Order: sequence, then structure tokens, then C-alpha cells
Amino acid sequence: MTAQITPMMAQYLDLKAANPGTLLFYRMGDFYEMFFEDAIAAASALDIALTKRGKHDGRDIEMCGVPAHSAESYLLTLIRKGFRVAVCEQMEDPAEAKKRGSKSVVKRDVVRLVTPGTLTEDTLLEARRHNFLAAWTEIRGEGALAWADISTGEIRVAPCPAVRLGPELARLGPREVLVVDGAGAELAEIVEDSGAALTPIARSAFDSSGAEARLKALYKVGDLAAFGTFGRAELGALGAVVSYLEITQRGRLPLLRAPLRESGAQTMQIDAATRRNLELVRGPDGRRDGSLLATIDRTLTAPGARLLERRISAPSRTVATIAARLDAVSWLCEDTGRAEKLRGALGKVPDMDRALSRLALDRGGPRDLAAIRAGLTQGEALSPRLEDAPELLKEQAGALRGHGELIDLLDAALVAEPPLLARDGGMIAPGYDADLDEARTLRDEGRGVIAGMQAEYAEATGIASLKIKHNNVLGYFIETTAAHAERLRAGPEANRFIHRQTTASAVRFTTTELSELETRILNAGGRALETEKRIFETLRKAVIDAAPAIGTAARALAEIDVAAALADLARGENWCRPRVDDSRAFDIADGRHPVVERALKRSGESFVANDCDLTAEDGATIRLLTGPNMAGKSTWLRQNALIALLAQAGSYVPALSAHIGLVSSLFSRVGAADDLARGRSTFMVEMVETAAILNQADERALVILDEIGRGTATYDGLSIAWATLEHLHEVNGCRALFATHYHELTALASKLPGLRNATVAVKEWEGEVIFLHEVRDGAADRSYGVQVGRLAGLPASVVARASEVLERLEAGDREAGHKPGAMIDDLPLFSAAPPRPAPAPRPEASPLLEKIAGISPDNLSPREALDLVYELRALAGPDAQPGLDDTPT
Ligand SMILES: Nc1ncnc2c1ncn2[C@@H]1O[C@H](COP(=O)(O)OP(=O)(O)OP(=O)(O)O)[C@@H](O)[C@H]1O
Repeated sequence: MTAQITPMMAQYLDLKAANPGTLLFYRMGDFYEMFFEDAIAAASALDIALTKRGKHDGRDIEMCGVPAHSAESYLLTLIRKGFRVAVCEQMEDPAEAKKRGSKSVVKRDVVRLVTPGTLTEDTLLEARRHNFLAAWTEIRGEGALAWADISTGEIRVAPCPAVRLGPELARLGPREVLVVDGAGAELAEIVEDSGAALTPIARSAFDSSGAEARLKALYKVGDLAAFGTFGRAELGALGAVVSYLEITQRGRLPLLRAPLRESGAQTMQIDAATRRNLELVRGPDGRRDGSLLATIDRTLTAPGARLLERRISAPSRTVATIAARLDAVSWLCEDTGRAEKLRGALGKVPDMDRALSRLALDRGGPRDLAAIRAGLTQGEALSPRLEDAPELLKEQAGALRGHGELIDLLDAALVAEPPLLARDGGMIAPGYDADLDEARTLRDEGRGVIAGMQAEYAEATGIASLKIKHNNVLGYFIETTAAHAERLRAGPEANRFIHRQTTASAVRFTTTELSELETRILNAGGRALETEKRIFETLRKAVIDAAPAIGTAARALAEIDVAAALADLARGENWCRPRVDDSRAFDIADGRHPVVERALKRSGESFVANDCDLTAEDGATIRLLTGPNMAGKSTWLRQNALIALLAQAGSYVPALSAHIGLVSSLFSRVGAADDLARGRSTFMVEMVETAAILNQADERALVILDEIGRGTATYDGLSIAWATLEHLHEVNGCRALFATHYHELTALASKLPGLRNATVAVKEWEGEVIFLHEVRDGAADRSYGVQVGRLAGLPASVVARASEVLERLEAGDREAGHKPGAMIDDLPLFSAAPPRPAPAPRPEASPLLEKIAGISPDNLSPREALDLVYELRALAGPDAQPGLDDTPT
């Protein structure tokens, strides 16, 4: 027999059906409960107990719950694990429901969908990072990407053809991306590769005419022209963001600023692989630590940190903008006192953007108002310090003035340290509202009067232990022990005391006086709280009305914070102001890699600074870098890319001097062996990425290629590296740095006028290699792979043998017409190796022998010989410990 569905379960199922694809947090009293599959999934994701509650359709109903007061931390875990949560609240007091009959269910409704891209709570957000929700669409072959951070109100849109989607997502790092329901797997893969959650939504949400109407209604304008001209796809993408916010926030829209249209032409183009490779905002393990951003970030405010991340992610391509930013940093560098004072004030500036957004969504509390007050106050205070600052800072100072009225209002109305929630009152300052003061006095005096009344009753009755107490059932009552109770019942005061209750240890009474006083106190308390809430609401409205000006002030403070932080960094680390212009210069003297330098400093070592000159009037300039393993080739390549990027982001750079002609796009690739395998062949990835560079880099691009071609057989790799280099030189005509172990390539320098060889110097001393980390003109003659192998602890026998093989190979290379077979004959197996203590395997069964028999020495370059050494080492087995082989016999 089918069990009957309870009215509550029917309500639950309705709500569940109306919010597909979400986990339903169903409010029951002090808990959010989950049922059925939701309960099973949530219990396992949150590691909480799964229980049962009755039956439905003959099966147990699984259930789990989380306390409402600590729901945020559970929400965070669920969102991080990829869930979307529908938060369902009780929409009336349970007492109301009871009035409709004992069986009636409390009204409930979903008030909000919590998704990765729509978070606003401080506990759910990373303070120093944006939390973007993005939407991408293509209408009639025209693609566009829109993105918004509802925690700060920012919303932007940019044209974005499908091929640019990956790079754009890599730049912005959104948490959630909206696409048309049913969009192909390819799109899903691009989004998932970026680490964002993919949310397909109905095609109608992207409809451009619907979007236009939605945006006009949102901004209350008759025409969107005031914000710029948007293409159909751009409107569609913006509309989808707004429509999704309407759905998730249940009609309560966040405070969105006017949409800004970005065009790729204003910023340096950097694709996803380059960002990863240069570790711009994420370190090697995907976290912020170890990244360029983490190394240089000295901002003092969360909005400043977010702005710095945006700058590093999208350096400018406009000389004037860069110069203005650098002027600001220079001005702050010139006078330490001035910068320190500014930073002193900035340290007290809270996150006004996020406070404002919470207030607008009605999720804000008194502390958010206090944050606005503190931010605006600090802003007003520091603005006079910027009077003779360069233009950019002066502009910001302007945005910080004129908030006096709102500051005064908040100052007068709010206590110094308001509580978190408006619910319990206590946030409005005494003296601000006469009504509130009166109600408070009555409420507080009432308590005093109760104390007086207790004293009076104690004296009148002669019962010193008599108490006036309070509980939720009886309200105020007079309590005495059973022994004394008779005196109240029968004594001279008997008419005054009315018996209410007898408990095991006490007897409780009331008096007419006491109940009247109680009513007065209760009313006054309630009235005070109501008044406080009303005032809070007025203050909230006043803040919302001033939102555009507050937003501008918040941005101004972020801008000042970034400039002051970069100045602090420049002074502290001894960086220089770069010269950035429209030329094709690229001349860096004594450049350093900021992240490697910091790491070396920690272990007490110093970084060797190196020059890099890629200046050319026209055509390509390429430096081909050869040098030993571990010499510092990759470091040098990357430091030059980072210096260009920092300069165009408006920062000083780690160098003695730097002159950089604008870089329009930056590409950086590493040969496959260093890259993470992501389901595809690493060599394939390397080739796809190299193809992208060769197809895209123009004469303003800066290209960094590190050991391209090494992921395949030597001659294939060498040929690809060779052809790539020629293409960069002849077709792309860009500035490029190219590191390789294929020494054969250095010969190209005599053929290609724009190509120059460089090498990282090492010293050899008693057979050991010493790394000098100095980049010099010229080509390396060898890779010192064998020596590096020795440093790494290869068994002495393998090192000796590898040296021998290498020597023969090099000699073989020099002898034209050399036959591989002859060389194997010349090289008796391991003749140089000391006898091994363990019995040697029988020659015919030895994998080592087989391996060596398969070698074609003529086809081996020094690099491949090194690889071979590694293979031989692996074949030698794990027991070939250096200690054993080192034992002289
Ligand atoms: N300019 C420098 N000054 C001091 N130390 C340096 C410098 N450059 C590199 N190093 C040190 O040398 C190490 C190796 O550098 P890097 O990875 O750049 O070498 P590489 O030549 O690219 O090596 P491989 O060819 O094996 O990939 C770095 O981790 C760093 O500790």
C-alpha cells in the first residue's frame, strides 16, 4: 500500500520540482533539512550523519540537516564541491500556520539559489579575488562574453569569438560560466578547462531583444546608448547574466554598475597556456602562493588586491595609460613619508564594494554600514594628501571628496562598533533619535524599577530571599520558597499577591503592579527594537541612494592602494621605472626574476642579474639561448617576459633599466616534457600550442619558447625547432627568446640576420660544473648533461659510462660517413665501470645489452645521448645505489 503523503512532504516535493538541478535546503525551525537523494549526496559531501524520517512510497525517507546559524560554512563546502543550493525559508511564523488548523503547513519558499558565481557573503568569498559569473554566446557568427561580480557590482562585456573564449576565461578566472542549453561538448570542455562551473541555461535568456528590454528596465533608461554601442551577441550575453541573477536572487537584483564594454585592443593579449607557464596569478600548484601576483602584492585593501590581479592579468597596451600609472608610482616612490602616511590610512579602509553589494541585496548588517562609514571617512582624510599628486591620483582624490553628509549621518546614527546583525538592535547611537532614546530609557529603567520592586516586596513581607524573575512562559513573576509562601498567601499582604504556579522547590506569584510594569517594559523594548530597525532601513536607503558615488570612491581607494603598494615594492626591492613607448625597443639591463629572486633570498643566495637586448627597428629579433641544464635558461626567458608584463601593468620592474616598446601579445611555451599531461599526448599539446603562436604572433608580439621540439625523437624535434625558428624570423617578425638543447640550431645565426646566439656561462673545475647564471653572447658548446647527472646522484659507473659514450658520439659526429655498428664495436660494454658487487645478469638476458645493441649512434645528438643515459640508469635497476658503485675495489 502506498503511504499517504503528508502535507509537508507534498510541499517539499513541489519546491524540489520547481528547482531542478539543485540541492534543496528546506528550513524547519532552526535547521535546514535535506531529504531523499539530496540527503544522501549532502551527508557524504559534508560528512554529516544520514538519518531517516518516516516513509514515502513505501521506502524510508533519508534525511540530514545542518543548523541554520552555521549554514554558511556548509554552503561553502557544497559550492566548492560543485553543488548548487536552493535555500528555502519559512515565510511565516509557525504560529500563523497553526491558526489555520493543526494540520496546516508553514508557508515556505525558495528565496535564493546559491551558485559559485552568485556569492555575496564574506565567509563564502575570497576577499582578495573577484568572484565572476560569466556568460558566453554567439549570435550570427559574432561571439561575446559578459561577466559580473555581484559582490562588487561590476559588469563588463567584450566581443569574444569562440577561439578567444579559452584565453578570456583564463584571464578572468570566473567561478561559473553560463552557456546556451545544449551547446556542444567542445564549449563545455573549454569552460571546464578553465576551472569554472558550467551552467547551461535556456536559449531564451540569451535572446538579444529580450536582453535589451531587461537591461533598460534594470538601469531604468529608455536607451542603452548612454553605456555604449553593444552588438547583438554582447546584449545577449549581458542579458543572460542579468536574467540568471534574477533567477538566483529571486527577483532581488544586486546593485549592478553601468555595463562597461571592453575591447581586446586595449590590453596585452595573453593566452591560457602563457598565463599558466608564467605563473602570473596562480603558482605551480594552482594556488596563489608562488605566483608573480603573490610575490608582488603589497596592497593593504581587498579591493586593491583585486585591482592588482586585474592589472597583472590584463596589462595595458596604451602608452598614455601606462605612463599615467607609472607617474603615480614614481610620485609615491619619491617621498617615503608621503607614501607611508597614505598607506597608514589605507590600512583602515574596509571592503566598501562588498558591503555595498550586501546592503543592496538586503543581506547586509550594521557592520556593512560601518564599513561604508570607515571607508568614506578614511577617503576624505587622505584626499588632501594628493593635492599635488600626478593626474591619476588627483582624479582619485576628487572621487573621495563630497561624502561629508553621508559620513555625518552614519557617524551620528551608528554606534562605534555595531553588532553583526540588525536583528537584535544595539547599533543605533544614543542621542540620534529622541523616540528611540525614550523607549530605551523606559526599557532600561523598567529593569531598575523591577529591582526596586523586589527590594520593596522583600521588606514588606520580611522575606529577604524573595526574587522577581522572568521566563518565557510566565513573564515576570515573584518567587519564594515553599516555606515562605504561606506568608504571602495568608499574611497582611495576601490581597496583593496572586498565586501563579507551584513548582517542586518554589512558589510563584504576581501582582497587578508587576504585570503593568511588565507590559510597559515589553512595549518599550519592542518599540526600541522596531525604531532601530526602521532607522537602519533609512540608513541603508541613504547608502544605496549614494551607491554610485560610494562605488567611485571605492575604486579610487583601490587605485591609490595599488599605486602605493607598487611604490612600496619598487623601493623595497630596488626596482626601476621602465620606459614604455611605441618603439620596437626591448632593452633590459640587469634584469631579475622576481619570484626566483625571492626564493633564493630565503635560502640566503643571491640572484645573478642579466641583460636582454631584443631591440630592432623592424623585422624579427630573436635570441637563441643554449646552455647547460640547470644553468638558468628558463629563468632568464621568463624574467624578460615578466618584466615586459609588469611594465605594461604600470609597475616598476626588477632591473637596473628597462626600455620596452609596447608588446601587444605575449606567448610563452615550454617543451612537452615539462607540461602536465591533460588527457592528450603532451607532444600533441606542445605542437598545438606552437601552431597557435606561429599563426597569431605579429611584429608586436613577444614570444618565449623553451625547448620546443624536445617531446619527440631528436631529429624530428630538431627539425621542428629549426622550422619554427625560421618561421618566427621570416613570417612572424616578432621579438622572441628561444632556449634549446639542439646546439645545431646555433648555426642558423649566420643565416638569419635577426637571430643572435646567447649562452649561460658555466665554469668547469676539476670535472665539476659550476653554474654562473650569466647570460653572454655566443653559443654553448655542450650541455653538461652528464655532469648534471652526476650532481643528481647517478651511479658513478653510469656517469663514467655516459661520459665515454658521449665522447665517442661526439667524435662520431665529427667523422663524416661514420657507421653506427662500428661505434658499438668500438665501445665494449661498460668497460669503464668498476665491477659491481652483485652478480651481473647473464649477458644474453640483459636488458641493458639489448638496449645498447639497439642504439644507432649516428642518429644520436648529445641531448639524446643524455636521455639514453637516463634510460640506461633506469634499466640498471633500483639497487644500483651510488654508494655501492663508489666503493673502490
Ligand atoms: N640568474 C640566476 N641567478 C641565480 N640563480 C639562478 C639564476 N637563474 C637560475 N638560477 C637557479 O638555477 C635553477 C635552474 O634554473 P632554470 O630552471 O632556469 O635552468 P634551465 O637552464 O632552464 O634548466 P633546464 O635546461 O634543465 O630546464 C633555478 O631554480 C635557480 O635556483
